[in-house]
Amino acid sequence: MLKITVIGAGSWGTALAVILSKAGNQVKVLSLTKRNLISLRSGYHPNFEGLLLPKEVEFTQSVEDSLVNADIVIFAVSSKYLRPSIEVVKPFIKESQLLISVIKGLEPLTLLVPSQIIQEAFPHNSVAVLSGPSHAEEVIKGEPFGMQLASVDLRAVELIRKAFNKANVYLPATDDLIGTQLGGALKNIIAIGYGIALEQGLGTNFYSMLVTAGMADLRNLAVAGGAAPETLMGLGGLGDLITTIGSPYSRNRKFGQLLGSGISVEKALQQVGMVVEGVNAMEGALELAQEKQVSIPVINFINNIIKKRISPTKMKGLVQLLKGTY
Ligand SMILES: NC(=O)C1=CN([C@@H]2O[C@H](COP(=O)(O)OP(=O)(O)OC[C@H]3O[C@@H](n4cnc5c(N)ncnc54)[C@H](O)[C@@H]3O)[C@@H](O)[C@H]2O)C=CC1
Ligand SMILES: O=C(CO)COP(=O)(O)O
Repeated sequence: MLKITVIGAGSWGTALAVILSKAGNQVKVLSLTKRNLISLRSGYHPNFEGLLLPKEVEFTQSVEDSLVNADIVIFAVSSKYLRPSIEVVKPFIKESQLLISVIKGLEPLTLLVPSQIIQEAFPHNSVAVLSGPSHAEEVIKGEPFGMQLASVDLRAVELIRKAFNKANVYLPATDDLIGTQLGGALKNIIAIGYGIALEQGLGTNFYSMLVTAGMADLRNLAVAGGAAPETLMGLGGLGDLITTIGSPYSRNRKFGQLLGSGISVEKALQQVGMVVEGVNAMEGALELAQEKQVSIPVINFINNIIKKRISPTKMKGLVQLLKGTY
């Protein structure tokens, strides 16, 4: 039995904690916000209505207590709060602990992905990544799924597979941490575009064109940022894009749909009520494209809609724009 601490009691941190606990591990969840611990401890999470959390998962706000005996520490906060969370936990992390990021983000200005930010803060720890098609709402119910496991440390790969051994999850491994995370961050932007198109009632032919051209942006940009092309065809890239555009649970797709219905960015974010990482990743994506001189017409188009330079009702104008890239 492994001792695992999940930092972040949002949807994803909680869902991972539940399946890891059911898989036979001792799991603690460290909540760094003013979440209602009493409610969580009685089994209720606001993002999982009608579901009772197993009492074996321990929710705490005590940083030291949560980390002191952990073999594995999973960072599951939203990308914006990674650095502040690191500052809080830093005094209590030991070099022997395996650190995992499940965060999908690309930091503006530094253009670092979450594992790089964690590795910088903890240079002597082994840092791994889990990313891929994994909506928390399905995972928490024990439905089967797969994630890309990225690490350069074979012992870490073994330990993570051991932790998840009794869970219903397939974990292929790669040493491409950058590609896995760029795939996860950029697919969210394409899913926003998909949501806008969906709300505009455009046909399946248009959706396929949008997603294929969006995937080309994702691939070109991620490869320029250091990804291996084959990573982007795996669970961390194409696989995650498929689930995010296809799922009614996707916050990015939902945000796009709200934007497509004419609601402002602020109101759409408010209505989604959970993190929309595609919005957070946009600045980093634009900066990376600028730095590497990569053409990303679909991502630019989606950005122009978010920034109100193009009306969502003009989504079909993407065809004309793509014709200009011949
Ligand atoms: N929900 C899902 O199905 C999946 C989410 N992810 C990724 O996991 C990450 C977290 O997403 P969710 O849990 O879904 O988001 P959420 O919106 O449900 O929760 C937000 C998370 O950020 C943390 N947070 C918010 N404010 C904070 C603050 N001031 N200080 C420290 N932490 C703070 C919360 O504790 C919570 O862990 C994101 O990067 C997301 O892309 C990855 C795979 C699946
Ligand atoms: O990354 C996810 C599933 O793999 C979650 O996507 P959303 O953040 O769009 O809900």
